[in-house]
Amino acid sequence: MPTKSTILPKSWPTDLAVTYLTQLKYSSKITPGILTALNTPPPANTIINTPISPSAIIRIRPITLSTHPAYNQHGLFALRALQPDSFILLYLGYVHTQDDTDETSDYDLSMDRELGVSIDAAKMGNEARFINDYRGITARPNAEFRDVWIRQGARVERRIGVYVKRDVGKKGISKGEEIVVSYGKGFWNERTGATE
Ligand SMILES: C[S@@+](CC[C@H](N)C(=O)[O-])C[C@H]1O[C@@H](n2cnc3c(N)ncnc32)[C@H](O)[C@@H]1O
Repeated sequence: MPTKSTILPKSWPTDLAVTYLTQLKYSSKITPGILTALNTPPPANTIINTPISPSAIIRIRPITLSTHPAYNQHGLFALRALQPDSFILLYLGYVHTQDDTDETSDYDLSMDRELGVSIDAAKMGNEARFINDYRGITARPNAEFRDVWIRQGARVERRIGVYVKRDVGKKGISKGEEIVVSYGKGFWNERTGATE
């Protein structure tokens, strides 16, 4: 199955030279053993069909508001109202182990702490790499990362999905609203050099 799409999402910033992915790209250091452990679902799990890429429900937009903390960068916005608890899109990128970590990446999301596997979307990824942290933008995050499994023939494979938070309010995320998550205090502490 191809990992690279020739159809780019509208507003994909081509000047950044980031490869657009429609599937995860696994590092050669992800052994068959790690892959089996990663893709063994627990008894309670969420299985979804492979989502269509590019996604028709979100749009990458440049941040032009000078008071926005990610001014001059990009963010991800809802193209229509998104219901509470609903699936938005997958977080795609380069799946790697701790031996293979780019310490400078601001796009590296842990997939399995025990296995030491993360997804880095610094150089390749999908629209989800443009999701900003809520701090300085909204009072609370309206979305969150969750483990999810997708059908691959007779098997299932682990992914990280972005979901509308359950407690975001009855209306969910409104059309035009920025989709924001919490990166966690650890992300910001590392950036500022602070200790918890
Ligand atoms: C995963 S990227 C998010 C997308 C990024 N805005 C872009 O255009 O590529 C993470 C980076 O976005 C910026 N960012 C995200 N949320 C932020 C926030 N609440 N305040 C300041 N910077 C933020 C920081 O530069 C951070 O390192």
